[in-house]
Amino acid sequence: MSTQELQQLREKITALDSELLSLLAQRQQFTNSVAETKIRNHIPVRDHTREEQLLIRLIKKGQEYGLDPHYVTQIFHVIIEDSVLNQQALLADRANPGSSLPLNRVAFLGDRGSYSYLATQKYFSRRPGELMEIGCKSFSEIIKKVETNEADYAVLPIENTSSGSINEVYDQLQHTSLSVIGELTHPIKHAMLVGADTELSHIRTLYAHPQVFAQCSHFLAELGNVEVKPCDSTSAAMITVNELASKSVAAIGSEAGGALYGLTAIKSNLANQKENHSRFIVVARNAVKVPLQVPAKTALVMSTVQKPGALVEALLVLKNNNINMTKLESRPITGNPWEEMFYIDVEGNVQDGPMQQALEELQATTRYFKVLGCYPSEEISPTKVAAVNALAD
Ligand SMILES: C=C(O[C@@H]1C=C(C(=O)O)C=C[C@H]1O)C(=O)O
Repeated sequence: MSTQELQQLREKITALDSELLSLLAQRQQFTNSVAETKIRNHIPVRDHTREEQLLIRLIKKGQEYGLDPHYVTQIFHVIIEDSVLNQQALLADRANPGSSLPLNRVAFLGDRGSYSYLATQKYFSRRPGELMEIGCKSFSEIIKKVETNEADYAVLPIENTSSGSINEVYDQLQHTSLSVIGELTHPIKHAMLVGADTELSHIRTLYAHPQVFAQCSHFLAELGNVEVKPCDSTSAAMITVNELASKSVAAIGSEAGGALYGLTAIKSNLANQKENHSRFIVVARNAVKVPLQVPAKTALVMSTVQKPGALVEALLVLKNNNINMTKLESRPITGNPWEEMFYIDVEGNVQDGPMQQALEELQATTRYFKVLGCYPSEEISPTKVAAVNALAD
């Protein structure tokens, strides 16, 4: 093939890709209009039957074009997830008139390039208003910014699939009057990031956040003769490596973040667990109302009385009201040795009957009890198409 032919083919691909984008944007407009009709007619956002029918039709159509059913399914799962999240954001916005701001001042850990920065960008990209980023050095500083009205929202990492709960954030929640108003999960893809002309074998010092070192411990053990230096955040590690401009240093962080500082990835997938995701919560001074058409989660915190079976009793309240618990975490109570504060996430909306019943009962059975917030669930489970494997054969 001549270079001219290659050039022509690439031009055709470029044109098709632009067309694909324009079609995706049109689809997004239609699905947003669907959300408007759902608001007017009180219809739930999610419709698994519609999704299944749509996927089956597309898989069949794709096969006529010679496209693999799994490939088609994967692409449309991403498209549908995006459309559901956009619709949920729209419904949540309408349910809280006057709450959307022309400027969202958002406090997060680190600077441009940190995972919290990427999560902040992602969450607010679906919401109206401009974004003002307020990078902070600690979780307590982040919380304080919102409490003192220097920021409107805080984005805080709360748990990670490989290193578990982020205790410091739970401890901050114990003392704040802020409410949880949202959540999101973001893939954490650790890469070794370096400046120009750096080779893996020449690296002597690695900069990263301590959580990141914990998540990449297997890789670091194999790496051997390299000094690890903890930083306040992933972005601080990137800034340090950029400033040092030495061929013997590297940072660990996301490729997208590193690119903001002119760093490139020389090794990817460094985390112990390949499926590495962080869950973030979004907090604000005022609680939000979640429309009943959107799946909701509620975050609770409580301490039980000191008697045998007190925690079981509290959990039975959830069971008896048919409420599913998605997370249970315990943290020591500062100043009260050997006493624990329990953080519980449940599926459900505080406006729902069974949930209100459960909250009332919990209030009565516990020593301390507080609703930290009710927020739209952003866990969008992909609709399974039973026929996909059969169709693939
Ligand atoms: C767009 C809709 O909302 C959701 C998103 C869908 C999509 O992106 O195709 C399909 C069904 C719903 O779960 C709809 O109900 O039609």
